[in-house]
Amino acid sequence: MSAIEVEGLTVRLDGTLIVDGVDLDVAEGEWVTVIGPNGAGKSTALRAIGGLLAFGGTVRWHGVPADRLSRRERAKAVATVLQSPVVPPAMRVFDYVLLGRTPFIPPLGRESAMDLAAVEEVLVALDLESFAGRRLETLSGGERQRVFLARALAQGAGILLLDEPTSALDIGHQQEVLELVDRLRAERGLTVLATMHDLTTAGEYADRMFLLAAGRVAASGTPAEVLTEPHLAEHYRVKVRIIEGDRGPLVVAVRG
Ligand SMILES: Nc1ncnc2c1ncn2[C@@H]1O[C@H](COP(=O)(O)OP(=O)(O)OP(=O)(O)O)[C@@H](O)[C@H]1O
Repeated sequence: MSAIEVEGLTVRLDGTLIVDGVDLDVAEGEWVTVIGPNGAGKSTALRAIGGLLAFGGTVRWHGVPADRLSRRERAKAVATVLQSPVVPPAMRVFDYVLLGRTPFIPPLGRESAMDLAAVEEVLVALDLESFAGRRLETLSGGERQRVFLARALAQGAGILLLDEPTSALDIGHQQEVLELVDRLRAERGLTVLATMHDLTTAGEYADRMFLLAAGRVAASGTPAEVLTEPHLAEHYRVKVRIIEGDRGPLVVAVRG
């Protein structure tokens, strides 16, 4: 069964058509990555799929149309990590990650020992324990990006939507974060839909990819099928060389 089914997704922002009839599906436990040049509509499509933007077409999570679920049901089904989330001022890392547990806390109730344990667990997994008491605005960009992911993981949803989850991370933390998500996928059957710019890394982790260009799907398939010299030349206007790597195609931009 598909965890995510998207049919004819259309998004207009201030009257401009940004996402133009996208069909996409992600199987339970699958990792799908959307790539595409700047402005292609990747973030917009992801936000619509996450139920954070008004859209035309159909989005189903585990077979249920997204707009039929209550806020609480949505939060239990899907966790989204945006590129630049709005952060409450002066909030400490622990409390911010605890916000991920909001759907599990009864109205007017308090967090349980299980909620606190879930927060502790992700802080350890993401190498963030020593930051627990720090205010978010005092963290570096990469540290903050890991905190945003921590909040989404603490939410414990089965579907994880990640918009450029590693753009601010150094190469070590990049691998650490992606390996953690991949491990959770293997252990908990997490379904991942991500957008990424680093094409080699995108291809290493994705089962399938969608190449978006001007709001439409220009190519889809396995990383080897999507990451081809003609596709990248046409849509990124760049000359690349594709080298066969152990874990997928290595994409190298070449001059001229
Ligand atoms: N309110 C708006 N009105 C008109 N156009 C908008 C509006 N908001 C965003 N856009 C445009 O929508 C397009 C798609 O933006 P989006 O952020 O989805 O692209 P993206 O593929 O994620 O790009 P990037 O790789 O640069 O993050 C961009 O050209 C952007 O300028």
